[in-house]
Amino acid sequence: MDMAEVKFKQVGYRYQGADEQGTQAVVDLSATIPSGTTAAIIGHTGSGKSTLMQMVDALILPTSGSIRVGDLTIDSQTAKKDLINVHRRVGYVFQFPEKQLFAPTVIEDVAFGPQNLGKDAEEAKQAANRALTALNFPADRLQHSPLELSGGQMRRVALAGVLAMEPDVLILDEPTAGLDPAGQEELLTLVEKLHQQGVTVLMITHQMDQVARLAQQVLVLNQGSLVFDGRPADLFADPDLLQKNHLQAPQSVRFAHRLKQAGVEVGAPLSLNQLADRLATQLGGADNDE
Ligand SMILES: Nc1ncnc2c1ncn2[C@@H]1O[C@H](COP(=O)(O)OP(=O)(O)OP(=O)(O)O)[C@@H](O)[C@H]1O
Repeated sequence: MDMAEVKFKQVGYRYQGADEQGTQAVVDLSATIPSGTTAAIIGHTGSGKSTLMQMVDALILPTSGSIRVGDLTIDSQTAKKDLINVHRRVGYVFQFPEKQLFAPTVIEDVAFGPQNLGKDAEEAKQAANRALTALNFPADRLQHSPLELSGGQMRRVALAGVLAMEPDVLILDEPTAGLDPAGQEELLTLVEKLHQQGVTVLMITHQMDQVARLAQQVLVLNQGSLVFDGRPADLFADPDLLQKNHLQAPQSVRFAHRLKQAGVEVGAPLSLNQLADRLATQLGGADNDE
């Protein structure tokens, strides 16, 4: 795993439209995501989240400013031949990625990415096997058609296809959308595992509980501009900022607030697990007092 900081320097993106002006989807955005950070990218619909993330993988090039990914630079002048270097380092998991599964078998589908990046067939298959194993994908289904699998399994195959390319930076666009609770939990646990392995994760999400649980840094976009860059706890402690950006604090934070109003102080938990731990400590403490 190589270190890969992601640094945005006055990044802008304008879509060419039918009218002369086009749409300025990202406006003069500067921020640094340190290597190994899990960062949540949030904001109302149309705020520019996917446009920003597509630039990190050089799927589209900034129309102004630049992005550094490790030692690579992405700007309006980045040459086509250099794009492969970016795609090698950055993995992009689109929304509902299982829609793009196409190969006749699971193993071939997952091996496609690494092979495309220049690995020979055998190496690509090994990388595919490692990724599928890491995702606890059942070994007896490697030769199945991806289309015969359950929704959660298909999602894992699609993810494995990106992980098999061993990216230093992983972009996830609403990774739990449409999954049942067990599938969602599996995915969130995977993100935690990738974080432990040192992968830089950029995750678009509308789920504040996920931000609270997984992210060390959160970027809030509003009409293409960065309006907050900091720790989730600081965002959730700012009701005005939340309201202005059509956001809500996660359940855990709202619940802790209600408890406080009722006279029970549990500090400022970020996740439901933390809240449960602190309540247990408090209740345990109350028992001991008796
Ligand atoms: N291909 C395109 N051509 C023209 N305008 C576009 C294109 N894609 C996005 N836009 C516009 O750019 C702005 C930002 O869109 P973007 O998809 O990046 O937002 P988003 O925050 O990811 O939204 P969502 O949460 O709905 O996915 C919007 O005004 C959108 O209408």
